[in-house]
Amino acid sequence: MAVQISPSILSADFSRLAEEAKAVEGADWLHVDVMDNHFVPNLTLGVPVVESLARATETPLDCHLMIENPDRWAPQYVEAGAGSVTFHAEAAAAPVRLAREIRAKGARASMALKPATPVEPYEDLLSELDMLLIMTVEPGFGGQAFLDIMLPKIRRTRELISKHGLELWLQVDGGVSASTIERCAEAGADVFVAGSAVYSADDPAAAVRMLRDQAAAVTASAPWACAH
Ligand SMILES: O=C(CO)[C@H](O)[C@H](O)COP(=O)(O)O
Ligand SMILES: [Fe+2]
Repeated sequence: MAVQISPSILSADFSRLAEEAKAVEGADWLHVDVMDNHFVPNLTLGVPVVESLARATETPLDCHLMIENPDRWAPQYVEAGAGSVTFHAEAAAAPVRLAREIRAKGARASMALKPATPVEPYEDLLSELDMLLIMTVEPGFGGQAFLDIMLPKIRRTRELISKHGLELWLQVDGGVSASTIERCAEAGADVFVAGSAVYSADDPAAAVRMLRDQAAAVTASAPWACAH
């Protein structure tokens, strides 16, 4: 799969969300961080804002739900227009049932792991998912420093994907920038969320293209990557 970039709207100006979404058109996805002040100590936006964003941009929405009880709420984000919905493994009561429901409603189903959550207990569940998100910061805030100690987990996950011959996309989120994206790509990630690195740039669309080129240069020689 070709590398994909998903700029995070968390680092945008929330008073101008539609314009900020348009500023990164050309990106593969628009990453929308939903936080409920329970699962994480921060509060952002919910279903009505996602509905409006879906109308405001052509870019498909990649909703990252940092919320309690995703079993109840995640399907509503599909109905709101999200193209991909990520719930947290630590919060889901029935992840397989939830992934199947998200897919049945027509979105890509994805599951996220906080830094301290290992991937191995979920090995048999990966075939139920379209994407696995490995957090490279503690979820809750943009602009945090990338956690290098997550690189072995990315590598082990890529090995599991290869071992089972899965089509699963491997996303990284948190502290991804021009100085960290190559290490993530080398470890096996192929979908990259970047918030501050994109929205702090003078030209966010150009920042997206530069990040994609950097990652693509690394994965071009990766045995698991192939053009689509
Ligand atoms: O899920 C998130 C935080 O919980 C954000 O997507 C992430 O932090 C993006 O911001 P940055 O690239 O600035 O780290
Ligand atoms: Fe996120």
